[in-house]
Order: sequence, then structure tokens, then C-alpha cells
Amino acid sequence: MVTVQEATARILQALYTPRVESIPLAQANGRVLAEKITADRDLPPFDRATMDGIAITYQAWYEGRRTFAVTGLQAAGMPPQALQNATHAVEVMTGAVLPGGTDTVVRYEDITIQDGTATINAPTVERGQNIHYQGSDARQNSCLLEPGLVLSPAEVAVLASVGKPFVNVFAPPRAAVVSTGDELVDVVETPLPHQVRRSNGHALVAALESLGVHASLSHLPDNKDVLQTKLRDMVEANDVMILSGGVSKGKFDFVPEVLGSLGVVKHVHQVSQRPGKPFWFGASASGKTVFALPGNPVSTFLCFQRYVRPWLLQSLGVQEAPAYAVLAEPFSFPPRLTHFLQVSVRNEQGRLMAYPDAGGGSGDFANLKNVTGFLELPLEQTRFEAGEVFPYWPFRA
Ligand SMILES: Nc1nc2c(c(=O)[nH]1)N[C@H]1C(S)=C(S)[C@@H](COP(=O)(O)OP(=O)(O)OC[C@H]3O[C@@H](n4cnc5c(N)ncnc54)[C@H](O)[C@@H]3O)O[C@H]1N2
Ligand code: MOO
Ligand SMILES: [Mg+2]
Repeated sequence: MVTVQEATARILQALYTPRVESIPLAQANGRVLAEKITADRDLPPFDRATMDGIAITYQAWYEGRRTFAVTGLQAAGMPPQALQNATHAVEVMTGAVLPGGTDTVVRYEDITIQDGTATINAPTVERGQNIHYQGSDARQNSCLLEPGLVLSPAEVAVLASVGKPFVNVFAPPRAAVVSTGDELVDVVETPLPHQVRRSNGHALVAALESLGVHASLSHLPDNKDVLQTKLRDMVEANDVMILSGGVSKGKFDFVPEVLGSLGVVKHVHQVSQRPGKPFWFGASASGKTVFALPGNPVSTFLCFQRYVRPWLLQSLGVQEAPAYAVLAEPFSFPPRLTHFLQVSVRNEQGRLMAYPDAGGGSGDFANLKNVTGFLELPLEQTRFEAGEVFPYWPFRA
């Protein structure tokens, strides 16, 4: 048995190397960037008027001039005009290039224009006001986006602005979810009194889907030969397999033995934690990864959030800052195990307060609907006081 920290370290030493694929910009939202994006031009690419009004030379204002003959019009999209005379002004529109020879923009609200002459009514004018200077946001060739970034609408705008109709992103791993257990029937079946409908596989597929990974789903019986035959091909055909059930000490818990016989080398089996103690993790010689999660539904769910999700994100180079929350009420947990306490987190004046709602144990998956995540209570402690801060593993906002 290893600690949660040791298990984490071993898992994160066995990352997989994702393939890179080029996708259209319209599909980029939510994907993980696999290339460095640099500015192809200065940002903004020219001195840009930020207000509709007139462009003047500040010096003329400074020397006391308040009226300017309007001798030109600079609309957005027009090549730059030039001011012929420092006593003149050019009408300028937001988004237009600042006309040559001007250095200051005065808003229409601060002027009156009559018979081709603009009069400035504003009490003060600052040199360079209402101009977004070329290169003030970023210089040409400077790095705008780094690999590992999860692309959001904000980054889609950046990609468009630097002329990327296609972008390189990391391809999601080929993934397979396999649930096991003779007592489990399909969702469309009516279970006999001694049977239950299987739910873990569906939860895992949905959890992967929310990370952009489309996994196959299958179910296998508690039969060593069948497991061996079916898992053999699946291990090599996928980058990652996620199994549920059959990893504990029961007479029909064949999964660790079968995986071992297929050349999947055990890196972790049994972690000093509750729920999820029988957790198993291994990798084949060719780097194919297998997570075999304990079958109790809350254990399966927790182990996915605590181990599979970070492994996947780190494999894709995604840096996710660890989350923490404040325990809102005292809690006791005597066993020398890291306890993943189900909590409901509320933001109270900027502090994430975690309210325990432990539920009825690792079989009580219906309780997960009441909570927002798990608080990781360390094994060294048995008593946890209100106000103490612990790592928090959210699975919903
Ligand atoms: N002697 C011991 N017994 C058990 C130990 C132990 O340390 N010593 N650990 C317990 C813990 S903790 C857990 S968690 C479970 C893990 O069991 P397995 O991984 O072997 O899972 P199964 O035995 O196949 O199933 C356990 C439980 O979960 C239900 N299950 C499984 N898959 C699904 C599914 N897809 N959908 C819904 N429910 C599922 C299954 O019906 C069982 O009730 O072992 C303890 N035992
Ligand atoms: O992981 Mo087991 O879930 O403690 O029942
Ligand atoms: Mg079992």
C-alpha cells in the first residue's frame, strides 16, 4: 500500500505523449494548444484612434489654438491621410489609422463643428489622448499563447487576429472504459432482485467527454478467461484504459492478475485512502496506461477525479493550479487513511467554504448530486477543525 502522494507521483511519472493534430479555428474552443503562437505584426498594428472625433497636433492646442479647419476625413479601413497644416484637423473614426502629423484625438462630444471649423470646448486636452499606440499590446514575433493552454473564446480571438485558420492542438488519447461485474445489467434491462444496473462506465465516459475525450464503453464478466481475451487487444489499441470493479480482494476480483498476465506492469495497487483504497494503476512496455478503479461507485468517481483527470491534463501539458477550500464545520475521521470527504462548497465573501455531506459510504453514489467535490483530509490527522484549509477536488462549479 502507498500513500496518496506516492500514488500521485507514480501516476504522473507515466504520462503519455499526445499526438498533434491540425484543426479548423471554428473547432478550437476547449481544445489544448500544441504550438506556440506569436504575433505576426505589432498589436495593434498601427497607431489606432480609440474615439470618433478630430485628430490634431497637441502643440497647436498647447500654444492656445481652439479652432481648427477640418481638412480631411480618416475612416477605419482607409490608408493613412496626412495633416497638411498644424492649424488644421482631420476627422477621425474609431479604429482608423491616426493621420500622419497628428498626435492627439479629441472626441466629438468635446467639440462643435460649424462651416468646416472645429472648436474645442473641452477645458483640457492631453498629448496623445484617445490613441492606442502601435505595438503597445504586443510586439511583432512576441509570444502570445503557449502550448498547454486550454483554448477559450478569448484565445480564439487571438488566433484569428494573427491569421491562423487552422491551429495545432493535442489529440485526445484513444480511450476505452470497461466496467466489470456479473451482478451488473445494462441500462435498458430490468434487473432481477439480486442484480443492479451498471452506472460506473456511463459516469466515466461522461467524465472523459467533459475533458474532450471520446471513449468506447464495454462491459465484461468476472471471468478470468474472458477478461484476458478481451482486454489483451484493448490494452494495445488504446492510449489509456479505465476499468471499474474487480480490483479488491474478492474471489472474483481478477482484474489486477489479468492485467499483470497481459504485461501491464503494476505501478500502484492499494492506496492508504478512503474511498478508493483498492485503486490499481499500471502501464505496458509500450507505454499504454491502465487505471483500474475500485468498483464502488463513489470510489470509481473519486479516483477518476483525483488520479485520471490530473494524469490526462498533465499529459496534455495543461497546468491546473491546485484548488483549496476551507472546512466550514469540524469533522473527525479516525482511520489512518487520507479521507476524501464529500463537501458542498460555497463562495462566502471570497472564501471557498466546504460544508461536509459525507453521504452513506462509497456505494451511495446518489449523494454525489448533493455535493460539489471532495476535500482531501490528510492521513496524519484524525480531527479536522472548522477554518482549516485542505486540497479540494471539485467536479462541478
Ligand atoms: N476483504 C476486503 N473486501 C473489500 C475491500 C478490502 O480491502 N478487503 N475493499 C473494499 C473497497 S474499499 C472497495 S471500493 C471495493 C472495491 O471492489 P472491487 O473493485 O473489487 O469492485 P467489485 O467487487 O466489482 O464491486 C464493488 C461494488 O461496486 C459495485 N459496482 C461495481 N461496478 C459497478 C458499476 N459499473 N455500476 C454500479 N455499481 C458497480 C458492485 O456491484 C459492488 O457492490 O471492495 C471492498 N471490499
Ligand atoms: O473505496 Mo471503498 O470505496 O472505501 O468502499
Ligand atoms: Mg470486489
